[in-house]
Amino acid sequence: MIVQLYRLWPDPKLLVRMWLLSAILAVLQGLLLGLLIPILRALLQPSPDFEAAAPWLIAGAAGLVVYVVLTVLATPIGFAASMKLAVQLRHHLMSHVTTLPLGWFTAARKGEFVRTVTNVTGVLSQLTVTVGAPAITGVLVPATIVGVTFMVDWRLALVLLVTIPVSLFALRRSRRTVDEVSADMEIAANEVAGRAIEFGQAQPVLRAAGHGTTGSVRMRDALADHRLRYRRGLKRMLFPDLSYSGVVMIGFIAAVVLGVQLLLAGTISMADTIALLVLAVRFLEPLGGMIDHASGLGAMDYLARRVEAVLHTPSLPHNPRPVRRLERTDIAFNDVTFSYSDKPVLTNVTFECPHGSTTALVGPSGSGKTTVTRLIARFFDADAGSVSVGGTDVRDIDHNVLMNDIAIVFQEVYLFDATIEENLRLARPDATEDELAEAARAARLDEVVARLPHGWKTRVGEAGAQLSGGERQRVSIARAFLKKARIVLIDEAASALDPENERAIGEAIAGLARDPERTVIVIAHRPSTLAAADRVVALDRGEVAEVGSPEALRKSGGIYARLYNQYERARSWHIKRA
Ligand SMILES: Nc1ncnc2c1ncn2[C@@H]1O[C@H](COP(=O)(O)OP(=O)(O)OP(=O)(O)O)[C@@H](O)[C@H]1O
Repeated sequence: MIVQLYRLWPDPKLLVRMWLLSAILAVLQGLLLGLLIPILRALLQPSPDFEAAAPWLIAGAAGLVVYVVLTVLATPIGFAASMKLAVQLRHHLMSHVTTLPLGWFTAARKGEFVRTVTNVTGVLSQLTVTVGAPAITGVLVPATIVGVTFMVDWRLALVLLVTIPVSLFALRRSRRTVDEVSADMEIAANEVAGRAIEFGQAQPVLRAAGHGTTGSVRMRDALADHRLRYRRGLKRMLFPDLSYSGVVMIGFIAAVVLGVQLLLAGTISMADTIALLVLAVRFLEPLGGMIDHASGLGAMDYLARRVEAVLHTPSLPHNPRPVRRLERTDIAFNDVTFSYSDKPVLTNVTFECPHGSTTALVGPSGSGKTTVTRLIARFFDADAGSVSVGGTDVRDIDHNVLMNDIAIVFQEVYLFDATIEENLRLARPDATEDELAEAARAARLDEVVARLPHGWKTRVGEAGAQLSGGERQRVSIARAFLKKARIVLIDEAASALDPENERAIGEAIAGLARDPERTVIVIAHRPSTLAAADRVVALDRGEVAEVGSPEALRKSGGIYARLYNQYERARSWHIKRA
């Protein structure tokens, strides 16, 4: 468990310091108890020898002061450490997930990840201190007492020594049972929760059927099952708990019986017997108390495994000596094949987008257009073939360099619940006011800001709900301008926007494309965007069907021409309706 936790933290110094403090306290406690031996030997005789006891008494008093001070300090130190440990672990998790392929972020994993980052890391860090410290005490105090006992009588020490591994073995068994029972109870609890939600949602139907108050059969069954598993769990836990306590108690009784025998045989003195009895009691206490921490230790193990599951997910492979500078930003797909899990999406895709050009990606829904842009931004890696930027395989480019050069304008733009300025600054936190204004002007975002009640300081609401889809896309385009990204990947809105947004976004995209140093790939749905592109790549069922200039492809009467006419018809229909 110690090794498991040590490996979770990227910089486990704080963790080690915490454990070291607990270990020092435990050993100190054992040694202080050990001082009883010379003290009692000096004092428990017909004429007590105070002179001989004095140095031990002084050492004991000094040790006690240190012990009390450290114990008082340990609580606030432990509290602060558990907060810091949680922050460190959260950062570690966050930085790891940024290196994972986007395919990892399924809906279920996103939920689990949120719970791991918030709740799991917090509880685990807290337990590392609140259960970790007593667990260390529970082992090290008895171990130190065994060491001290060896100095008096090796036979007694041996009895105590054997008790430690046997009891820890029993504790391990008890923990395993607790884990199994907890898992069983969690299944039952989840079932009850699920049925309760269903029961709530099904109220209208149940009432209509006259079962509104009696409840559904499924709910009753779930509750009965929960009760059954709970009772069964309690029964299962009883024996391992008793066996652990039994082992500790047998060890204690054996030590007492042996101590009395040694006293009667005259092998050890009365003073030593009394001291050893006190030591045996103190040996028993922390070791016996470990059972109270069994569930805490089990929880730590379970939570640590949940954090490990995220941290052990392999990152996208990276080149140890990546390219850190891109001279050009031409993009090339060379015989690229790609599948999402087992679903083939792109097959032998080959095309080029010259530096500074604008390429329109077209194709029926599901043909793989978005996937092409994801491979450029390295959200995923190609299964075969290569995607290169500036003549270098994206796998060999430093991830930050690649991301600094790329801006992505998604169809559905996600904004943070912050001001519009903060959302824009995400692209470049140190941008000046002038740069912000210039980017906003270029993306026609300035008109939106002028209309907002608090201008730049207007909060956009959760996920940007205060803005329309077109306005959110303008924020995203402004980010691309502000970032001065040399590669811009745009997924143009497929659904019709209002005329004002449509015109503004069209002009903004044209503005992005005008820069001769910028390479733009746009998944285009508007005829004017298609017509303005330098070249078109048409995909069909994951393969490149056509490549050429917009005029040439329109004349050839293929996929592009068909889609162009379709978009034209949809647009004129929309305009007529408007
Ligand atoms: N994360 C994913 N996991 C599994 N399959 C996916 C994933 N993303 C896309 N797909 C599937 O891959 C295929 C290509 O999707 P892609 O989004 O690249 O197509 P598209 O041409 O952009 O479609 P659209 O125009 O409808 O957005 C589709 O069948 C889609 O269902």
